[in-house]
Formats: sequence, structure tokens, C-alpha cells
Amino acid sequence: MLLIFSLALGSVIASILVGDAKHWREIDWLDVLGEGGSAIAVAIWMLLILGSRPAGRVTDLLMLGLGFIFLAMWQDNLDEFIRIPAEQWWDAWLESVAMPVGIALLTYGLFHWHSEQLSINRQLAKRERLFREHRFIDGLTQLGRADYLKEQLQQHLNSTRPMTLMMVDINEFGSFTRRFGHREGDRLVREIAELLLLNLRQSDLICRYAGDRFALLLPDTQGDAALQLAQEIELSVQHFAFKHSQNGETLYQRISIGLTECRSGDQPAQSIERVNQALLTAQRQHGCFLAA
Ligand SMILES: Nc1nc2c(ncn2[C@@H]2O[C@H](COP(=O)(O)OP(=O)(O)OP(=O)(O)O)[C@@H](O)[C@H]2O)c(=O)[nH]1
Repeated sequence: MLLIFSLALGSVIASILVGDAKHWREIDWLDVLGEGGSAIAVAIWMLLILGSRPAGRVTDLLMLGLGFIFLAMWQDNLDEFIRIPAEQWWDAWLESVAMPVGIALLTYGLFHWHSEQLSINRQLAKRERLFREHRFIDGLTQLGRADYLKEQLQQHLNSTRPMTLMMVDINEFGSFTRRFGHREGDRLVREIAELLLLNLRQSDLICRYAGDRFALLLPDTQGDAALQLAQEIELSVQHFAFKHSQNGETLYQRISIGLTECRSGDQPAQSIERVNQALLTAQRQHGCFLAA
């Protein structure tokens, strides 16, 4: 942004130095309004993009594209006030080359923005139903709480679709918080929640059941398929390099996972009791355990 505005200022100074000011009667005020207004609108778009997007390649491309378009319009507008000799090649270059270059960069940036947005939408879709029911949301992870799990479980148990309930617990979380503090503990819970979300399909549900415990509801999933998903989740957490926020030290974590198939006719409390029992066995065995 600074570079573009410096170039715009530079072009004003250069135009004044090499050109002659036009008499006010020669100025086409309709052109000034149209071209100047468009340049100001593009500058406002740049400020809006800077204020709403994180830094990165897509933002750079959008800013550069709009920046070139702004420069072309700016120079076009300057010509309304200053007569610049034809041998000043940079004037024609700024007017005619900057615009197509800007449009090409902007299009390329928008294409990447589109891909980025599709990926964000995929992640948001997993949380979408929660946004509609704020009272069930856990403040730390933005996931559903235990009461939301029970409600959803009840709905699923009324249908005949096969389903697995999974309970994930972070091993030795108590000693982690004692050693690294409450704030790091909160960060760990939040980051593991994100990691679990990444491992789920769109139809699955994840809730924060209690402190370091997450419940996952997996429709149309049973037996070995559920166990395989649990093992994949276990491995992804095991390889997740959590960084201490102060000293950057890498802290690896392990989780235990209990699973149970939900039987039609079960009450939510029965499925939850069974999965908590399976989790106890998983914690003893240091891995995943599917209750019979
Ligand atoms: N930072 C943080 N700590 C929490 C939160 N909720 C619970 N805790 C702490 O988490 C710890 C839970 O300890 P435990 O239930 O013994 O869990 P654990 O050490 O993993 O033991 P197991 O579950 O048996 O493996 C307690 O020290 C709680 O104070 C939270 O939201 N944030």
C-alpha cells in the first residue's frame, strides 16, 4: 500500500516537473469526476482488503492488482490537469500497461481467494449447525457442549442408522496444566479440538464433553471402520507438534479413545456410560478400545 501511494506521489512530482499545468477552461471536469472518483474507490477497496484479510500471498496479489489499477487511473486523472510531453514514455506506460497488469494480478488473486474460501467453507460447515444454537457452545473451543451431545444423541438414537460414539481424552492433561499453566492448557485443548475437527467428515459431530474430553458422533460408521478412524486420530495427535507459547518448546501429546456402537432403543445416558467405560479400558491399554 505504502509502495503504491509512494509511486502515486512520485508520479505527481514527476508530472509537475516535466509537464505544464492546463488552464482550468481546458479541464474536462466530467472526466476528472469519473477517473478521479474511480481511483478513490479503488483506494478504498485496498483499505478494506487490508483491514479484513490476514497477511499472506492472496492479500499481496489482491493489493498489488488493485494497486496497479489505482496507478493507471491516477495517472489518467493527472493528465486532466497537467500536459505531459509525448516523449515521457512512463506516462503512457502507467496509463496503458499498469491497467492490464493490475487486472491480471487481481484475477489471479481472486482465483486463489476462491480456493481459500472453499476450504474455509468446508471447515465451517462442520460447525454450522452449532452457530444456530449458541446456548450449546463451549466458549473455549467453540464446539458443542455435553448437553448438545445428549440432544443430538437422542435424535440419532431415534433413527435406525448405525452410529458410533467416540470419547477422546488427552492423557495426563492434569500434569500438563500443573507444569505449563492454565493458559497453555487452554491452548492445548483448543488446538487439539481443531485437529480433531480436521480429521472428521462433514456428517460427523464433535463436542467438548468435559475439560480435556471430547465426544465424537459418527453416523453410518461401525466396527473396524470406526476403530480405524480412531487410530488415525490417535496418530495425528501423536504427531502434532504443539509449541509452548513462551519458549517455542515442542510438546508432544498422547490421547486415549473409547468407542461404542449406539444401539437403537438406547438412552443417551446408556451410550455415554458405555463409551466412558470403553475409555477407561483404552486409558489402561494406552490406545483405542471398542466396547463389545
Ligand atoms: N487449562 C485448562 N485446564 C482444565 C480445563 N478443564 C479442566 N482442566 C484441568 O484438567 C485437569 C484434568 O485432570 P484429569 O481429569 O485428572 O485428567 P488427566 O490428567 O488427563 O487424567 P486422565 O484423564 O485420567 O488421563 C485438571 O487439572 C483440571 O483443572 C480447562 O478448560 N482448561
